[in-house]
Amino acid sequence: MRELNEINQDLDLCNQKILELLNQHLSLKAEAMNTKKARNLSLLLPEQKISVPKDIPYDEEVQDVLTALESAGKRVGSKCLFDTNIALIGFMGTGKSTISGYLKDMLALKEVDVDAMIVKNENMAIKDIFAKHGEEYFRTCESEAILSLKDCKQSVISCGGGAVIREENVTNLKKTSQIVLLTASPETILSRVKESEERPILNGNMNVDFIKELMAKRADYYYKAADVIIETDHKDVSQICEELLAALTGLKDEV
Ligand SMILES: Nc1ncnc2c1ncn2[C@@H]1O[C@H](COP(=O)(O)OP(=O)(O)OP(=O)(O)O)[C@@H](O)[C@H]1O
Ligand SMILES: O=C(O)C1=C[C@@H](O)[C@@H](O)[C@H](O)C1
Ligand SMILES: [Mg+2]
Repeated sequence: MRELNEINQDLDLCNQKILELLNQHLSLKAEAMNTKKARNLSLLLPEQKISVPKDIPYDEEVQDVLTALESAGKRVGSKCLFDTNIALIGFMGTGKSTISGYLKDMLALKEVDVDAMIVKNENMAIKDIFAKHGEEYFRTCESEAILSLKDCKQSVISCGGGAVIREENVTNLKKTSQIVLLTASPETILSRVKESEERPILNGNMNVDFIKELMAKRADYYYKAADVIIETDHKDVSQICEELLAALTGLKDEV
């Protein structure tokens, strides 16, 4: 049997090699992302995955380490693209929550859904907050939730559809985030949200005319707040995310 200090010396050497390889791996991830950007390739194109052979000892533990490494690689990639948060704004049903979920998975960003924060803080569904306390109370909860995000980093923030009506929310979001406006036609919005009862403003108003009118009332707020605008009609989620990242990266390169 070997002595413990001898084993520890071997472990030290092994750890040094791991550190060197980790640095090399993450630097290659950064190089890959910068190359995709420079050559206008798909920014979300997946890179090779390492598969763990089943017959090695500790295969489950190795898989855990590789999963963490994959996530770290995605974060390195996202840092190459932008160093601010992404705040998604837009009318109900433009896909803010959907796009946010996809970006979170693809770039290992933290995901913050302002509506979900309010539901958690108030321990009540949005439609119940509106019914019990009214819209103004909801808007105050929304402003407090947005203010509390001031230290948030490497995150995708999905805002409620009416968040930009209050100027203070836009000011607070702009301190940490690039603001991306998602748009869709009233017809598209209706087709996406008509089965849901979770949007109190649309309950009893589920028709194109109402959506069109409310959208027109809010248009100035949305367009003024936006750093980037992405139309989402007839596009799938991956296409929208590619466009969004290309536009944000373009913004960064302009600075
Ligand atoms: N690009 C898309 N193509 C087809 N369906 C979509 C697309 N984006 C979102 N959807 C669908 O539309 C519905 C509304 O999307 P989502 O909840 O993401 O909108 P939202 O902007 O977050 O709305 P809200 O402001 O009310 O929170 C969902 O059922 C979602 O699956
Ligand atoms: O557009 C709006 O005013 C709203 C949109 C939702 O995301 C929720 O924030 C709430 O239902 C209000
Ligand atoms: Mg949403």
